[in-house]
Amino acid sequence: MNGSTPPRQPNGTAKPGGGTLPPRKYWPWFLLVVLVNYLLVSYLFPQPNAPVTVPYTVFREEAGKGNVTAIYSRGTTIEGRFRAAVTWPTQEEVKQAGQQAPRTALDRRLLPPPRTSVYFSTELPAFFDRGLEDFLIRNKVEISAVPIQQGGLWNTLLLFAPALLIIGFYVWMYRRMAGQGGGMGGMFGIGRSKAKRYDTADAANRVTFNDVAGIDEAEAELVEIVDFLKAPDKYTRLGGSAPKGVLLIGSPGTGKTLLAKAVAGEAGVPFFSMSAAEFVEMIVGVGAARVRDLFKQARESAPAIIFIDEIDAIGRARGQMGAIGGHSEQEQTLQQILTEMDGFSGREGIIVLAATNAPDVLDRALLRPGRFDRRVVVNLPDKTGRAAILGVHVRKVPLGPDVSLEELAQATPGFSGADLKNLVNEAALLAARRSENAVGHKDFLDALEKIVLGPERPLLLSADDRERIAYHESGHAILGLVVAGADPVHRVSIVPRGQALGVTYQRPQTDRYNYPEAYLRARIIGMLGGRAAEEVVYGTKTTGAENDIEQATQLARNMVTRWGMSDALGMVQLAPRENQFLGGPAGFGGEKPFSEQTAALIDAEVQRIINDCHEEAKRLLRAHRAALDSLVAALLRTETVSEEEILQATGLPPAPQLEARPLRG
Ligand SMILES: Nc1ncnc2c1ncn2[C@@H]1O[C@H](COP(=O)(O)OP(=O)(O)OP(=O)(O)O)[C@@H](O)[C@H]1O
Ligand SMILES: [Zn+2]
Repeated sequence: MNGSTPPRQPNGTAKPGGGTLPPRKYWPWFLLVVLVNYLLVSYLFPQPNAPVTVPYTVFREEAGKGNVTAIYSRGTTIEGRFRAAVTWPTQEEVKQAGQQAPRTALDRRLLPPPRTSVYFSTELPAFFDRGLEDFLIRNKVEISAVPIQQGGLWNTLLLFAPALLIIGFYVWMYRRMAGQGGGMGGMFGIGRSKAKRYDTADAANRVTFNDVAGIDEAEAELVEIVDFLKAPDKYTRLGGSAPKGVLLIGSPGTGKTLLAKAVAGEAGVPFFSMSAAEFVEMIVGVGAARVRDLFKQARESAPAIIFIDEIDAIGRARGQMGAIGGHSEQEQTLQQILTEMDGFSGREGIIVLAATNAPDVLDRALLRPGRFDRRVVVNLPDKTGRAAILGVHVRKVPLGPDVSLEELAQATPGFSGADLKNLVNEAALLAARRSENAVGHKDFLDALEKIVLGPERPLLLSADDRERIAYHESGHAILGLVVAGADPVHRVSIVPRGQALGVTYQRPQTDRYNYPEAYLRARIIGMLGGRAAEEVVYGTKTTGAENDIEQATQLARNMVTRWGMSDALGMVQLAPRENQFLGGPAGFGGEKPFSEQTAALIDAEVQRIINDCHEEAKRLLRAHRAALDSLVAALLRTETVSEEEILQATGLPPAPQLEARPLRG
């Protein structure tokens, strides 16, 4: 295990937009209740006036007897009324059918259960009965132009009334249980937006730019929006049109929601927030209705901010949306947003802020002028930014005198604002558990370790296993000292944590934005150092290197396919770039844009890099065997060793950093 890059933590903080029940999961229950009720009621109260379906011959026979008073025909179906109620099938017929002993199940099903009614319906035979009209007139059958009333509306209502009553009762019960304003907003509030409204007037939940740190560029771009909301006339006086939509683009947890709230807070206008995922419902049209309602609410309290989180959930380019359900629903919802945004003039003082971390999948229509034509990128904070964000979050936390926010900022490359908030929280909890009066530096370091590496895990290990793990981790650590350009080693531990049996914690001295090839090789060599040490010392292999192998392979593959670092393949893009805001490959979408030979060459080059680094790792560890052994001894003694202890135990200086020097000659 080699912990050189802290993995990004999922945003662990509660989203300001969240908190309502997802109504979607109630729909199947709702439908089930309606269905059960319907069946129950129609069984308990059979409709007295439901028509009996009779064969055409029976109908003619009855008409001949003068028992038919009126008919109404629709297509090949005739509906009508008998003078005296008729039962069909008759008892003789049922008996006959029984005697004939049905040969198949199908035969038996031909006869429906007997019914009696004055209303009937029948099907005209495919061959046209020419004399029918004359025949009916002769038998004084009234041929009606309108459907024969069968108790009509009342009948239907009678059938549904008990069901409605029962449903009404359920709703009432549900509302009582859910309490005020809770739950699904009532069965009848489906089309209403469940936007959360924050009134920025009361100081308690007012967020200002004071609460936002470390993302100054994004903040600066939004100052203008605040100005506009404060005094719209100033901008529109000369006929200029105000901004309508701003798209906030950035990785999860970078503070997009926070920024939007701060804009509202600074301007002192209400803030309506909704997650795009909440717009999308099973039933087509509901999303659009919610959008309409959201904009209506905002318009009523303009000037106001509307914030739509995760807009990519509905704003995906049309045609790109999955074929599975919800397709046209998304389209309609998106269309409604566009319509609403086109509808308001910009004078009304409503500004729509939307957040996304996948800007490249958005529908073009969203980005056209007059819609989300402004884009503000919210980057992960740099070291200074991280220190500032920590500063915001420690405001209410009593700090020990030894805490250095600078140092913590340095130790947390890749952390988002939300991650940093989480770090402060974890440290405070830890200090409280340790019954301290202030949060000290050690609390922060331990919290960081827990976040990055997972909590400690009690595990009973044999002495042999412990020694092997110590050699594995020391292998990583020694190479972190002797390979030029390797990240400094801060801590080595053989306390099992999370998935790992041991940990070597390395981290770069500064934030890196551009990686030299030599640095990448140094990292691969370090990653392979665990296995290399086991081989050098024991001559055998274990499964303990799985994670290392995975990381090293990934890095080597990127060198070959994305960064043009293989002479055999040259500067050809052979893998897509990562989604900048989410990490992970964006995908070429199916077909690989290269041949089988190239694929084979890529594999060969990746193998070459790994094998070279592996050999180098083994060579270096053999050369520094004494240092390796003494670090292992120190580890077995104390389980965790700090940077100074490592340098002391090994007698080695920290690895020289890579310098950029022009080539000579
Ligand atoms: N730049 C920052 N300054 C101060 N606090 C921050 C910053 N960025 C994030 N935070 C903290 O993290 C919390 C979560 O951030 P927020 O929800 O705004 O991120 P987001 O970018 O909207 O995330 P997501 O994409 O997951 O919705 C905020 O409430 C805030 O406390
Ligand atoms: Zn390892």
